[in-house]
Amino acid sequence: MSLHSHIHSGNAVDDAALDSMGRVLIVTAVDAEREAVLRGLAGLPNIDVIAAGVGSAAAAAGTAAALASPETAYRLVISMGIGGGFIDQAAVASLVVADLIVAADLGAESPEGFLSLDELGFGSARVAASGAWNNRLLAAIQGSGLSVCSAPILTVTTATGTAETASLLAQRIKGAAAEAMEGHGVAVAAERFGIPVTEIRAISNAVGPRDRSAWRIGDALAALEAATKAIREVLS
Ligand SMILES: O=C(O)c1cccc(C(=O)CC[C@H]2O[C@@H](n3cnc4c(=O)[nH]cnc43)[C@H](O)[C@@H]2O)c1
Repeated sequence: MSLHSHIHSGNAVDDAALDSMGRVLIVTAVDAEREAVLRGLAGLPNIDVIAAGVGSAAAAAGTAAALASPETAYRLVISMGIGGGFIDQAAVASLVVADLIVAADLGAESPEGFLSLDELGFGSARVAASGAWNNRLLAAIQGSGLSVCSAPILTVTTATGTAETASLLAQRIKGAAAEAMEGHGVAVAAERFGIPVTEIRAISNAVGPRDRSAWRIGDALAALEAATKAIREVLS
């Protein structure tokens, strides 16, 4: 994969990977998310769920270490967990399946505004989620009656805490529905190993002025568990 291609995509391997043998790797940030996913999977075999830590660097390192294991062949990698929702797009306790995974604050500031990696000539901060897998995952979650949309999910280094930053990010990445802190790291590692990748977030809070007391983590973890249960058949 060229460092200078614009949107990196694992789609070329989608069709072959959909029906082939191999395991699925699910990467969360923290143990509470991992446990919610494991409850939803209810012992489904051939799936590994790791809590790799908070932030893109920990996520990339954890994902790459798992994918490098010589005993294990993976056919799909999913970044899963809770996240902030752009409230016009994704309500608290709803789900977002990424069609695009974007490192939204990776670049440079300038007096004229933010410059992305693409604009700086250093490749792309965007990884396209696997279209073939997403269609199936989205249909399964929709079919179970959960509220879900498919849209770009942002990866940020600093969780948004003001209305101004929320507005800047929404302008920078049109249609963004959620932000979290790991997806791009997971996606870059999966892409490096040539494995399709996607991201699923359960919304715990609105992206905007920070109010930790308003985060509905329990509801988001319940939605994460329910979404995992809904996609069991797709992953089996
Ligand atoms: O306190 C708890 O019980 C608890 C349980 C599960 C998860 C947490 C976290 O704080 C996880 C941090 C994780 O969440 C993502 N996240 C959630 N909301 C946002 C946001 O508005 N902006 C960015 N990231 C968000 C993020 O991926 C963190 O890794 C606590």
